[in-house]
Amino acid sequence: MVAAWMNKFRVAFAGLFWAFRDQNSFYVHFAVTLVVLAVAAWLRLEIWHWVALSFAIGGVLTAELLNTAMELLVSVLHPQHDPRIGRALDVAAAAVLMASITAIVVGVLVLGPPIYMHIWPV
Ligand SMILES: Nc1ncnc2c1ncn2[C@@H]1O[C@H](COP(=O)(O)OP(=O)(O)OP(=O)(O)O)[C@@H](O)[C@H]1O
Repeated sequence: MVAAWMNKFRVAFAGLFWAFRDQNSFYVHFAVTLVVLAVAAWLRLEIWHWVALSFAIGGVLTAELLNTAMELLVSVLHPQHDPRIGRALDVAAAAVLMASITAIVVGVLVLGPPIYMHIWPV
């Protein structure tokens, strides 16, 4: 039982490390995440700000991982060009886009006012 759960975590972390090492877009999202977290720590945000940022960041990274998994499956199961598969991959990419737009909105709403106050204190 414990060994089975350990194995679930092991394969999940293996997938995460692989995505980080081999996928440019995941790497870029991860780097942006580190910058956002550093700015958030510098601004000493309230807990609900951290909750909002965590949801936004988690949403983007999760969408990116699922999109990558779909691309990998297609590259093995159906590498030949097919418009319906192209549509499915486009929709998966759109999920990453939606999560990213949402994260940008959350980032601006959460980080914007405190950054503004730091630059132009009243
Ligand atoms: N087998 C296929 N049939 C039809 N269209 C495809 C196929 N494979 C890829 N495409 C098209 O190419 C686009 C990019 O797919 P691809 O798997 O190359 O992603 P990518 O550009 O490598 O993305 P990432 O940088 O996230 O890895 C898809 O959104 C789709 O429009």
